[in-house]
Amino acid sequence: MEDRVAARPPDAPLIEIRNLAIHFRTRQHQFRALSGVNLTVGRGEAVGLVGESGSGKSITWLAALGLLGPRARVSGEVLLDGRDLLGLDETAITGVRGREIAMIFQDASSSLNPLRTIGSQIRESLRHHWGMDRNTAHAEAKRLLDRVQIPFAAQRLKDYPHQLSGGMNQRVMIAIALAGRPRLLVADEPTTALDATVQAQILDLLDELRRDTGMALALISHDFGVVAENCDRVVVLYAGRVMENAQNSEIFIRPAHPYTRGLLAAIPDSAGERTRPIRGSVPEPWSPPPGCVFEPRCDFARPECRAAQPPLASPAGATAMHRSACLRRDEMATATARQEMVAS
Ligand SMILES: Nc1ncnc2c1ncn2[C@@H]1O[C@H](COP(=O)(O)OP(=O)(O)OP(=O)(O)O)[C@@H](O)[C@H]1O
Repeated sequence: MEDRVAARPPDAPLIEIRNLAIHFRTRQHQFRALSGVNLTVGRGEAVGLVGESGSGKSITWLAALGLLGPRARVSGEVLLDGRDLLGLDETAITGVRGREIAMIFQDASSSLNPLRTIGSQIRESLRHHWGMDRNTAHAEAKRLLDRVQIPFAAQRLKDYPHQLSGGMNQRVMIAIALAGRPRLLVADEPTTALDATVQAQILDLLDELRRDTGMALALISHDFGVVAENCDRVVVLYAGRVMENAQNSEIFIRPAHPYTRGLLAAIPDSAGERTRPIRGSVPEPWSPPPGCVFEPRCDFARPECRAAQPPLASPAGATAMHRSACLRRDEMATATARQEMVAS
């Protein structure tokens, strides 16, 4: 294994998800929640996963960490420096969680234990990952709270979660995540529960930490605006499939999928209003439409879109890394975001 890692080129991605598929079996339904998802995250890179609720953003990364539970059947590969995480036993994947890949969630207050001080929760993480003694862990916990810009860190270590604001608790969760010195931080809607000013501060903090530590960031959001401001690359997910994948700069100028255009048009304006929501709703995963999954909601659909799900391919004139799963990708990419294409 060491040899394999050493032989990897320095620009090889840190993590490479290949052909990931997830099936769930519930009492009522058996369904495929994710199909053929490919995505990579480079060392120190920030990659955004964006899509409406239920599109499969969270399960993509939960599957990578073996956190989906027994009702899920996962196939494909999740290669971390060439090592497939999906093949690891429970002991081995436990060693990856936190130490290689850490994950933070939307609701920090419910992720923290209300009965224990934040100091003891950070120290526990440090002891778990590094076996630190109490004094060393205490000093490191204070350093981590400083690192996430919590003022008066020494005093705050003695506080319980309910004594801190939502934004401060999210900073504590980030400190706990940093305790493992992960190479990738997955942030699942980390600011959705926070007001706009605090949201911007937390996103700035994540960006600063990424730049300072070289840690990569996988940012999950339903809000294109959040991903656009904080990521190098964007993967657009809809109904468990990748619709578009491109550099951030390119996807804004040349969105090549109607769903991406819809998400861009739905970015809240400065007054916090959603300007133009996408019509219709996400299909139930157990009854996907035939053909392109977005076809029933698409203003640009043609009869041939009902035949099969289009594969991801580069639109004409785009960089090779830019891929769209739309039959009209070439037309889409040449009409700029502001110029509307004539529907159908
Ligand atoms: N444990 C589970 N059992 C059954 N179905 C599940 C389970 N977890 C997720 N799903 C289903 O998988 C699909 C994708 O869920 P996922 O949570 O990844 O969506 P998401 O894009 O992250 O949206 P949200 O922002 O609402 O979490 C949804 O249809 C969801 O209902």
